Amino acid sequence: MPSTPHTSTDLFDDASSRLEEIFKRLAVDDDVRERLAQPALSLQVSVPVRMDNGELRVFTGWRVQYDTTLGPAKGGIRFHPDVDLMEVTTLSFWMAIKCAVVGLPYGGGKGGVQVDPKKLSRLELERLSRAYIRAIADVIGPDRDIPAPDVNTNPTVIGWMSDEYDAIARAKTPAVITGKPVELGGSLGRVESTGRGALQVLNIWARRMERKPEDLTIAIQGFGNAAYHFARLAKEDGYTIVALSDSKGAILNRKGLDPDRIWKEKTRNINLQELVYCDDSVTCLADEAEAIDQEALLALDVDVLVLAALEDQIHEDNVDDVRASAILEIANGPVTSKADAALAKRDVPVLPDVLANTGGVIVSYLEWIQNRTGDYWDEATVNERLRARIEQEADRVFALANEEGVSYRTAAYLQGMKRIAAGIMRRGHDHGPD
Ligand SMILES: NC(=O)C1=CN([C@@H]2O[C@H](COP(=O)(O)OP(=O)(O)OC[C@H]3O[C@@H](n4cnc5c(N)ncnc54)[C@H](O)[C@@H]3O)[C@@H](O)[C@H]2O)C=CC1
Ligand SMILES: O=C(O)CCC(=O)C(=O)O
Repeated sequence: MPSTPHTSTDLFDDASSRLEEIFKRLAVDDDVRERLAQPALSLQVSVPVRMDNGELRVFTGWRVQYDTTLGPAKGGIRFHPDVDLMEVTTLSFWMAIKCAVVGLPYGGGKGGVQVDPKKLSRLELERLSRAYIRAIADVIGPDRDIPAPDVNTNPTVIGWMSDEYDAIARAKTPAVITGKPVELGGSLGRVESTGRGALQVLNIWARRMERKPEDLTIAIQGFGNAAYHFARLAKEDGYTIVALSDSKGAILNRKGLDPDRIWKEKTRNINLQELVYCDDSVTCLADEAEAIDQEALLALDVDVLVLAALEDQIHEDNVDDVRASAILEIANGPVTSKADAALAKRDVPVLPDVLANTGGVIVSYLEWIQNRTGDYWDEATVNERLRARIEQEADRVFALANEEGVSYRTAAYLQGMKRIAAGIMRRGHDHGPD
């Protein structure tokens, strides 16, 4: 595993330090700084789960609503052994920025449970998912805080959570959570949306740079749900995916890998390197790909390095090794602010998380609208609405970056923070908690 030199407190400090430049450029009122200095609500809960062997285990979980000026809090739920309050807080802060960047009527929220879901049976995972929703039920709701998937929470998990909330509310309340299975009110296109949106941002950027997909090679860190759909669609558009990594290792083929074949094995819990060091039980890629180190993937000489795993992956200690000509952030916060500055010095553009990974939350918003109106759309309609919103907001960010002579990240933050700051000032001076 690559080293991650920061604690989650450093992660929050690093994330909020980026606001200083934005506040200065926008000359925001002190009220705005003060309001955004800490989350609006942080809830820690214990999540008791009866294990299959009869033992009771109590996990720790959180739900944080960072800011709800522009609407109810919105953001996913992460199941991961390393999640803690500061990580969830930072992720909820980024949600507030990203929803504002793409003009959604939402604030930012995030949730997490400190657990390794791979060590649970299916029934234990279901009990954990339901217990978590029971624990946070008082602070969520379709007009209050709307959770969604994140790392290790797929539509099945979200379906259990939705069902549990309905039992608590004694009413069908699909708009309380998004990313549901389609059969339970989920939107067509949600599963692919994060990857689809990220590819669209890359395509818009490539067009502006007058680069053709056929000429561009891509390496991807974190071959999970978001990355798979990105890779599949990018290959269809003509890009060459030369390398992939997961939490166990990485593989490389300079001529190009086939994301579909590889994903089929990944969904059977086969990790990437097992496809190269293989036996007869898997589709063997030994003749087509070589195993490489995960850190080596980050240092490959490719056109675009896609970061789709977790935060804090490119930092002070490894940024000088990066040889890609551009970086696309599908993960939240994969590049630290110091690494960002070093990349800017070398003119390596970063297509930032708060724009590049908004496809997921945009389609979550479309799901929420469908749940509230009862009018369900076909997949082409969902994809078209996603395309139109990303195009409009990404064009604005790219134009602002040119006008102001700033990085894409700074331009995106300016766009989002202008909207949040205007909302904070419009609310007046004397409001208590929402
Ligand atoms: N699911 C969604 O709708 C959205 C997800 N994101 C972000 O995208 C990222 C990925 O999310 P998902 O694809 O949903 O999660 P996922 O759990 O499906 O995929 C994560 C992948 O990263 C790999 N990974 C973990 N640590 C790694 C490491 N050190 N090196 C290489 N690979 C590593 C895992 O093995 C897994 O394949 C996360 O940062 C998430 O917050 C952002 C916006 C929306
Ligand atoms: O779909 C959503 O509401 C949020 C997804 C998410 O957690 C994210 O964008 O990081």
